[in-house]
Amino acid sequence: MTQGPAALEPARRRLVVAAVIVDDVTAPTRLLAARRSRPAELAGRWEFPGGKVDAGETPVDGLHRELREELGIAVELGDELPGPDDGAWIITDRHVMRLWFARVARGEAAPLVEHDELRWLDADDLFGVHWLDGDVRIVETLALLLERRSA
Ligand SMILES: Nc1nc2c([nH]c(=O)n2[C@H]2C[C@H](O)[C@@H](COP(=O)(O)OP(=O)(O)OP(=O)(O)O)O2)c(=O)[nH]1
Repeated sequence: MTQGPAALEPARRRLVVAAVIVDDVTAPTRLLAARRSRPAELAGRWEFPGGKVDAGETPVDGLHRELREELGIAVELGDELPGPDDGAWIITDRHVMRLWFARVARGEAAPLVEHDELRWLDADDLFGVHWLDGDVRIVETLALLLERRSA
C-alpha cells in the first residue's frame, strides 16, 4: 500500500510545541485556551498556545519564544504531557505536537498575535469551546487528569 502525506511517521512531521497553561502545575484545576484569529480556515477554533520550532532551536526554547510573542508572558514549565505517537501527539497530516504544563511566571496573558480571545476553562467545562480537531483527544486526556487531580 502506498502511503500519502496523511501517513507521515511522527518523526517526519513538523514539530509544534505548545503549553497547557494551568493555575497550578502540580494540581491543575483549570487551563487557558486560545482562539485562533488566523489563518482563515482555523480562525474561531481553540487551541493550546504555541507554534512551530525554528531550526536550531530546542523545543523548550521554541515554546518560551512562542509564549512571549503570542501572549506576552514568561512561564515556568512543569511536566510534559506525553502522547501516544512516539511520545507526542499527531495533530494534523503534517504536524506533531509536544505539550508541557506551564504556569504564568511573569506578565498577564493577552491575545497579542494569532489569537483574538483567551479563556480559562474549568476541569468540568473543557469542551465549552470548539477545539481544533487534532486537539480533541488531548483535551479528553486532560479532562481525565484534571478531574482526577481536583477530585
Ligand atoms: N499552536 C498550536 N497549533 C496547533 C494546535 N493544534 C493544531 O492542530 N495545531 C496546528 C495548527 C497549525 O497548522 C500548526 C501550528 O502552526 P502555528 O501557526 O501555530 O505555528 P507558528 O506560530 O509557528 O506560525 P507560523 O510562523 O508558521 O505562521 O499546528 C494547538 O493546540 N496549538
